[in-house]
Amino acid sequence: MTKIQNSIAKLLGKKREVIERVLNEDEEEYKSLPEQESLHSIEEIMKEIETETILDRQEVIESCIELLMKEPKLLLKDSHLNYLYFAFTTQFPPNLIALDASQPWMLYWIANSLKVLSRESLSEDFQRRVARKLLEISPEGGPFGGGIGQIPHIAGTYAAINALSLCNNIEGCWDKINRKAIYEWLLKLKQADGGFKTCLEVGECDTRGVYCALSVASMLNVLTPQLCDGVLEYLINCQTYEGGFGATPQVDEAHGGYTFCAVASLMILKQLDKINVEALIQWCSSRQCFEERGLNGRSNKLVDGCYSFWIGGTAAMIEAAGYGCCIDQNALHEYICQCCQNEQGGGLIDKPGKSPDFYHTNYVLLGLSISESEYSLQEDNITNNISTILIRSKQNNSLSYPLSNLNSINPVYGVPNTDLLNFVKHFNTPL
Ligand SMILES: CC(C)=CCC/C(C)=C/CC/C(C)=C/COP(=O)(O)OP(=O)(O)O
Ligand SMILES: [Zn+2]
Repeated sequence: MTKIQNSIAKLLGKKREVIERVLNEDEEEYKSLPEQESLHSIEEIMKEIETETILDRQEVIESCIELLMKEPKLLLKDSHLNYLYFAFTTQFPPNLIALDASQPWMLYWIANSLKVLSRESLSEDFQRRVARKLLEISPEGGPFGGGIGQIPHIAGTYAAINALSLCNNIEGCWDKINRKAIYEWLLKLKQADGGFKTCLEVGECDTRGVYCALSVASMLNVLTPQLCDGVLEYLINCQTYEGGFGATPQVDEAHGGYTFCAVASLMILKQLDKINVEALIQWCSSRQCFEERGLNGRSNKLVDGCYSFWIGGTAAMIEAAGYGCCIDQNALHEYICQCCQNEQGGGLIDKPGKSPDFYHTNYVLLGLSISESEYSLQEDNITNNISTILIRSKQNNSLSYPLSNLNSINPVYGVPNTDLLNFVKHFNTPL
């Protein structure tokens, strides 16, 4: 490999040498091979390019196919509700210490999963406990850190605002949010290139920061031109040659999580049409794994239930913007119901063989709700500068499975649309 090829390979995060071989099926020599031999030569090439992930995928495919062939499964709602209720009744075991800096996230994932499953399941008592805990983390009403005594973080603040939006202003918790302090802090996180750092003191800067900042600011009605200045250019530069988005401009590999952040940010800015939407659509469609039926997060990686939201949600936003649906939602639905449900004890999972966790439970449920809905945008119906996304449940008779009757999710914000609209309306007045 030349020096340039070498550095490109490094840039793309490839640890193996790039092997290129052109197999020209039009060549006479190839055509004259008996069928068995030409297949054999493909097999040899496949052997040469074999990676750990390719071998892992074979195993994943086998376990998925086994589950996909079984009797179709409905969503085990009660079992998933019990898994989530457990979080409100038991102290977490010591191995969850790694999530000590993600407390607002845990509250968002658990409360949101409950609300997606059924509106009533996040009782007033649970709402009170979520709101009190968040206000203990930040008694000033934001910005929020990952736990008591931790420095404010943009992702913690995003998760805290999303969690509070589910709490119906219990004990006046929405009035305790310090919009001014959050807005001024967001302005300080803003960088000259249009990106946002995750925290003032040590934060990294990528599309997650942009999305969290725009999501929080738009929900609190403080999305000013000053905050948005240069953000579009930053995002445009994060779209890669593959069509998806990397974490930072011009450097990273396209990835489902960062693509979601970039596309949701473009939706908030109402500027999705400023990027190469066709390439994005192609990339999103390519995330669907043929045999497993679910979605992966980047080229040559494994299917994972959480991309049902990161990619499924991106596809829903593209659909809402009028470009049509670019993934096979029937297939995704099958992957979720057959391969992502933990039948013993409830909760949803990444892929067969994995244990449930609150992160996957939330994002798989969001993906399921999205797979049962159709999206369009009502550009003339705007609340505090947020365009209304119209969500319709699919008709039972147009589907090859019964509907799970989950709450409708706003794909830009990742919370039920009803809660989003109630919250946003509460912040009708400017700062
Ligand atoms: C709002 C907010 C902060 C959103 C974050 C979005 C985001 C970046 C999600 C990525 C989550 C994820 C499964 C990463 C794993 O990467 P991996 O390399 O371990 O997994 P892979 O093999 O599937 O690529
Ligand atoms: Zn995952």
